[in-house]
Amino acid sequence: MTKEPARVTVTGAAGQIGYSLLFRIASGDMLGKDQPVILQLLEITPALKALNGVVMELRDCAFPLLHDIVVTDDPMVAFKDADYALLVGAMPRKAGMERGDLLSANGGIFKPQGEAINAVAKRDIKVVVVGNPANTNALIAQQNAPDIDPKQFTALVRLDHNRAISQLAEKTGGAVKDIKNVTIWGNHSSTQYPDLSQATVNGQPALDQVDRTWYETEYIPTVAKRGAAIIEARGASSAASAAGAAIDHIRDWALGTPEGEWTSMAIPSDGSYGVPEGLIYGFPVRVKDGKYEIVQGLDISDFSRARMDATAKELQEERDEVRKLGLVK
Ligand SMILES: NC(=O)c1ccc[n+]([C@@H]2O[C@H](COP(=O)([O-])OP(=O)(O)OC[C@H]3O[C@@H](n4cnc5c(N)ncnc54)[C@H](O)[C@@H]3O)[C@@H](O)[C@H]2O)c1
Ligand SMILES: O=C(O)C[C@H](O)C(=O)O
Repeated sequence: MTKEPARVTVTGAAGQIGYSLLFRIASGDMLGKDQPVILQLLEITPALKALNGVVMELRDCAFPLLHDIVVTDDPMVAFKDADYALLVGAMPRKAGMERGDLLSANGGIFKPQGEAINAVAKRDIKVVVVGNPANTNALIAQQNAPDIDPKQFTALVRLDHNRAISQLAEKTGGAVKDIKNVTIWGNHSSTQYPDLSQATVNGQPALDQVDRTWYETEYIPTVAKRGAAIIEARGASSAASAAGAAIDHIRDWALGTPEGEWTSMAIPSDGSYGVPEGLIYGFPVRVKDGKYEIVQGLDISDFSRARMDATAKELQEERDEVRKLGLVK
């Protein structure tokens, strides 16, 4: 029997991540090859012309799963009955901008989007925020959608997770598919903590296969600063890999993590591992039947503790800033 189409909202749809993301959603990479989709695309008014060009290309692909496309500059139309939302559109940092300026500019985007989700989206909508600063933007949207379960608002650390796997594969000569249980703790920023203490390569502990000094002084900063390295090399921030990670995030949330494995998602902290409650913080999670759960009972060394606390502190500072701006409680 043919499934009912899922409504997928994508904001910032005419941007560079959008250009990679939309085609993969429409081809079934995100929700499965048996799940029709309706794309509900939100842009600012001046970008609608460019977005219409992308829509022409989407139609030209003749994707069998692409049931319909809605193009709008009105969040109340874009989020109507949405089952999934990928919030990509955001104000990028410009020269001379302080973090506070960026948070304030993004508040102007994520507060009305949270309100629109609250007003018109499906009550069990799954939201992932990609636009930076992703964790705190997710907090702003969540806090402005009081009638939706706060757990439905998440942020993307999957790109960091994927980077952590590929850097380890390159170092050990292992295959990506043989690397399991890497964790990204905390913020999608350079304070994130890519943790290999539970990771395995071919079933053997990863940290037995690499030099500790390399792990601490090269691996962790390389993963944490990979976004900046890509901007430096490409002259633009990561796009195809960011879109791929957003697809991975929603796919695993919707369809489940593989048996015995976990992934990393930034989700509202319930206080697990001493992370202050309410912060949108990267955790190791397993997903079953569309619901994620934090992997519990992992040993946390002093080395890990210090890094987990540092990234939590940065998120608390960001939360304090947006509180001062009246964007969250
Ligand atoms: N979390 C991650 O892992 C990760 C990785 C890469 C990039 N990013 C972030 O993703 C965001 C998008 O990146 P990009 O390269 O696609 O940027 P981009 O500038 O190419 O595209 C952003 C689009 O958002 C649109 N937009 C702005 N305000 C909007 C609003 N209120 N409603 C709807 N659309 C709006 C713009 O018109 C633009 O088309 C940036 O904030 C970037 O820093 C996050
Ligand atoms: O846009 C950025 O600042 C970098 C991006 O978040 C990335 O991790 O590639």
